[in-house]
Amino acid sequence: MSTPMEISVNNPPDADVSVQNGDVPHSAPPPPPAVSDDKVLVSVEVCLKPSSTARVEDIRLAVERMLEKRSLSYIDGPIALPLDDPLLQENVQRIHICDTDEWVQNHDVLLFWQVKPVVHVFQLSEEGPCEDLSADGQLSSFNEWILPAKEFDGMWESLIYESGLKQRLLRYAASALLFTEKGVNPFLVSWNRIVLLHGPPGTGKTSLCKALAQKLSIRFNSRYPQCQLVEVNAHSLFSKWFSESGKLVANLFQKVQEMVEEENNLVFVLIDEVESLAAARKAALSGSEPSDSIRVVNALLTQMDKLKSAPNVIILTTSNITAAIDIAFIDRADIKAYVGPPTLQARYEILRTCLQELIRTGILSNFLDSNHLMLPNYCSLKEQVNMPESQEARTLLHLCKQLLATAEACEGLSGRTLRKLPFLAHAALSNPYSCDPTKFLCTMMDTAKVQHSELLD
Ligand SMILES: Nc1ncnc2c1ncn2[C@@H]1O[C@H](COP(=O)(O)OP(=O)(O)OP(=O)(O)O)[C@@H](O)[C@H]1O
Repeated sequence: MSTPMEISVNNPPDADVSVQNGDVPHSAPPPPPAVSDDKVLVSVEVCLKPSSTARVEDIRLAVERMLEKRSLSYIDGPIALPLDDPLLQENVQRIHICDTDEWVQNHDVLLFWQVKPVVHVFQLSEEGPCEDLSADGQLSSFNEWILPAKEFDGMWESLIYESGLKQRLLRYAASALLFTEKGVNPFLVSWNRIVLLHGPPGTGKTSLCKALAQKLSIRFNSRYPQCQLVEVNAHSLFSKWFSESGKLVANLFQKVQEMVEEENNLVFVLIDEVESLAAARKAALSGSEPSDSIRVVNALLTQMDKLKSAPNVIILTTSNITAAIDIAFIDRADIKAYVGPPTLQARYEILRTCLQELIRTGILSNFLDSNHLMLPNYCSLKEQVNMPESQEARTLLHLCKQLLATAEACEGLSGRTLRKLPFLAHAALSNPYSCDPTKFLCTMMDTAKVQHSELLD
């Protein structure tokens, strides 16, 4: 058996994604590249408007032409649409540069001549989840989404981890799909398409699986024009109606099998909390659960094993148990990533993006030029601490220091709790209609302390 690729993550943040891309100043032209083969591949994602009926290929060529004409510095974030291009103006919702963070951190900035842009054009599905109701109309054993889905738009960017985790997951899945596409003989080189994310509750594992599926559906849409995500509700399979469970599993896998048979389909199967399968099996063996449950678990595992051999399936699993999970197919997961609680840097970044959103929507106002206010990210905050130039900069710095202190007070809270904190703080304000950011941050600190004490209880 091959050794799985272990990734341990403590969640410091990715690089800032909110920086606007700008033209390189003409006064300091960068030297031309010595060797053009050294170019860095950078993904450029182009989201079409829901109303667009343009051909993907036409848009791709138009965006490539646009990028050739511009002397961009490549930093993650949006690029303005060219006003003089009616095709793009009419059809494109937004253009985003993605995943430069790793490169940018090491090498400061990517200039246009160092980059070979890879343009991905996509349109979001607005269909929403298609739920499968079981016979009694109560339980659904799975949800199905057509990807890329509107519901998952922006999810990838909102998840903040140690720089590198998201990239490594993306690269792993991309390599697995490439090996499959090129027909690499699995007897000579072995790999599989099973991902296991494990770690404490609320660290974003489920969201990361969904966001990864969404990303891959965009990146691989020229090979797989159709893409689905099937989210298996493991709990519902172990309902008290065990007699129904066998049927639910059969029904589920028949549906997945049909999707997989279509070779232009890329199918993601997400099984949350896989440990519930192991627990059900154990309980059944010890006699404390109906023996039906063991049949259901075994049926599920057999089906998963069968499915694994299909080239166009990626199985995504999550678990809240960090210790080894006693399930055969999970043992074979090639990528096992530990997703831990957010570090100080990640906590600051999560709270900063929350605050920035409250400023954008006008809930926090009343200070500086809040319309254009950009709160510095963790790395640039460290640089700015020693040199606040103006009164305005000093006020901003004070605010960020307060934010940092709140992030420090949030040690031990999960990403899920952190994302809720600003809402809870707002609800606790004595006057929510006049929201002074300094006062707001004080309330947020108090709220964090309450959350913390609840955690200890
Ligand atoms: N590292 C993070 N960065 C940003 N947001 C996060 C992070 N971790 C968690 N969150 C927030 O918490 C929410 C809940 O996460 P999710 O349900 O995916 O976690 P989970 O690990 O699967 O939890 P559980 O095991 O309890 O189901 C996410 O939608 C996201 O808003």
